Amino acid sequence: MSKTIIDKLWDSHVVVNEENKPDLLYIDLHLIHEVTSPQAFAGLREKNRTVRRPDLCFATMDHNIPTIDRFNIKDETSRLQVETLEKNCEEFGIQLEGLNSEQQGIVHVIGPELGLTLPGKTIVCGDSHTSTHGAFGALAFGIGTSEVEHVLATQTLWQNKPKQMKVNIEGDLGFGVTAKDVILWFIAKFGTNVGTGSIIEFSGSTVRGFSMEERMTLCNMSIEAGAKASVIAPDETTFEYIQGKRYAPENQDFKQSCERWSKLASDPEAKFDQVIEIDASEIEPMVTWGTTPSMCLPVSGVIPVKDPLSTNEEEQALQNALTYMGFNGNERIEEISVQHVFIGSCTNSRLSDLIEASKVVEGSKVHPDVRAIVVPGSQAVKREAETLGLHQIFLDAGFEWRESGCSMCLGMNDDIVPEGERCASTSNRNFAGRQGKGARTHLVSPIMAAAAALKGKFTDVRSVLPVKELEVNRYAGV
Ligand SMILES: CC(C)[C@H](C(=O)O)[C@@H](O)C(=O)O
Ligand code: SF4
Repeated sequence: MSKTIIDKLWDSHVVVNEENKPDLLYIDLHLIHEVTSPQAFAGLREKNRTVRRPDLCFATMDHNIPTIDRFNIKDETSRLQVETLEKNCEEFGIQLEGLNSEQQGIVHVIGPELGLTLPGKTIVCGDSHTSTHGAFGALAFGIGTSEVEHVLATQTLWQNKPKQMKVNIEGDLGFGVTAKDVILWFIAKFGTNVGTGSIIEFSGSTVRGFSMEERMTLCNMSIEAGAKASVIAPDETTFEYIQGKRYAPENQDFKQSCERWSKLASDPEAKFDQVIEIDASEIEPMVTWGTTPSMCLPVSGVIPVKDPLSTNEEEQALQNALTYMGFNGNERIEEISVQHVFIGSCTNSRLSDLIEASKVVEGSKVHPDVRAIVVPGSQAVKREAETLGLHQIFLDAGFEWRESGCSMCLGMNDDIVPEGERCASTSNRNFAGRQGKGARTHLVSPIMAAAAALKGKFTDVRSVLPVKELEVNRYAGV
C-alpha cells in the first residue's frame, strides 16, 4: 500500500496498536527546557520513578534567561525554574546545556545545529514549536507537561494518528520574499485553523530549493496554522547540513543513514486528507497588523475596516484587534511606525537570518526613535556571526547585540516591549500581551525587520537595497 512520509514515520514507531485506541509511539529524542519540565520531574519523584532513557533526553535553558547579564536572573520564578532544571538534570542524569555552556541556545535552534535532530526520528518537547524539527523529515511535535512526565518515565507516548495534509509550493519566490513570508502568507490566506488536527507535509519546488534554515522557519510556524506538526522529506540539502554536526552519525554510519533517510518520502500514489497548491510567485513581503498571525497583509496593504460579509463574531474579533493594536482601520502598513525591532526567536535567529538582515543594515543607522536588538538563537550562532563580523555591522548601525535565548519573543524574561509600543518582530506569535502587557507585535521576516529598524516604520525591503545585495542566502548553517 502507498504510504505518505507521515505514515512511514508513524508506523515505524508504533509499539502498541489496538483498534479504536491511540497508538503507543516510541520516542527517539526528548528535548527539555526549564518552563515545562519542573512538574514532570516532580511527578516522577512523587511516584518514585526514574527516567527510562536519560541518554535520549537533552536539556537547555532558553525562555527565562536574561540576554544581557545572563547569570543575573532577577525574577524569582524564572530563577527557580532555571535552578530546578539544573538540579533535575543532575539527579536524573540528563545532559544539560546550561548558561555557561558553549552549546546553549533556544531548544529548537540547538537540536538541529548539534545533529541531534535527524530524519526518521520521533522528537518531542514540552514546547509547541517543536514542529521546527520536522524540516529534517522527523516526526516532531509539542507535548504538555503530563506527557513530558510520561515520556521521561517510559520513552513512549500515547497518540491518536492525526489527519494528513499536503501543502505543495511551486515556483520561484520574488526578490525580497523569504520563507517567513511564505508561512505568513499561507496563514493569512487559509487561517489559523487550516491545519487543525493534521500533520502537514510541505513539498514542491520552492521547498526543495530552500536551505535547511528556510525549511525550519516554514515548519516552525506551521503550528500557528493549527497543525500538530509538519514535515519535509529529507534530501541532499538535509544530508549536507547534517554531515559533520557534533552528534550526527559519522563515516560509514552516516552513509548508511543517508541511504535509509532517502526512503523517507511520500509514495507517488499516497493519499492525503487534503491537498493545497500554492504558487510561490504570488507571495510578497508580509506584515501582521493584528493579534493573530492570520491578520496579515502584504507590505503594500491597507488595514481593514468593517467587512460587510463578516459574521458578528468575525466583526468583533476585527474590532478587538484594531483596538488592541491602536488602529482605526484604513491605515497603510507603510505608515505604521515602530519603536522596537527584535531580530531573534526560534523562527528567525539562525546564521542565515542574521546574514540577510545584516545586508540590509550594513552602512546605515537605526532610526533614532527605535530600539533594535539582535538575539542570536544559540551561542554557536553568536560565535559564527562574530567570526563573520556581523555583530560589528549591527553594533555600528546602532543595534544591541545580545546573548542567546528566547528573549523578546515572549514576555517571560527581561526583554519586554512596553505597553502601547510597537515592535517589528521576527518571532511567531502576536497575540495580545505576547511581548509584554499591552505590547503591539508585528510579525515580519528578518530583512523586513531590519528595514523597519532603519526607517522607523514598515517599509518595503525591496526598495531599500539593489537586487544583487539581496540574493536569498543559501548558507547551510553553523
Ligand atoms: C513556554 C512554552 C510552553 C511555549 C510554547 O509551548 O510554545 C513558548 O515556547 C511559546 O512560544 O509560547
Ligand atoms: S523563541 Fe519564542 S516561540 Fe521559540 S521556543 Fe522560545 S518562546 Fe517559544
